[in-house]
Amino acid sequence: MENSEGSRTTGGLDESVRGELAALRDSIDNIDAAVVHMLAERFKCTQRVGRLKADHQLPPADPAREARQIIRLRELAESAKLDPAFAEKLLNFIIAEVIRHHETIAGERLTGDVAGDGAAAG
Ligand SMILES: C=C(O[C@@H]1C=C(C(=O)O)C=C[C@H]1O)C(=O)O
Repeated sequence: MENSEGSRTTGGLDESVRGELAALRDSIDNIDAAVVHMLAERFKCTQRVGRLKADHQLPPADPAREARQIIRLRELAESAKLDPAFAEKLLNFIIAEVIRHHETIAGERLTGDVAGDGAAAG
């Protein structure tokens, strides 16, 4: 089918618009995959930090380190034209989850109960 300007349409959408939308969504899917992989690597590192802290009786959270990270990330966001408030919220969201993991690891050290490590309880 053709619209009034002679462009091909499918389901009321120009083929060119449909094509551009599909290409943009392909890129979005690739970016989302990269974000998932990067987060998985970050959590691998933070789990190791959590075990190190538990082994050496260090507290799960380090507010001074977090404050430095927020300053740095806000600057990076600004230069990348990303909303710094959004970058800060995202970092705080991730860090809160990391601290929860660290608290769990520290608790496991105290009780000797290692949840989710695949070890059989006995
Ligand atoms: C990973 C750490 O533990 C916590 C989590 C942080 C993070 O996810 O970046 C930063 C500081 C800590 O509150 C750390 O101390 O480096």
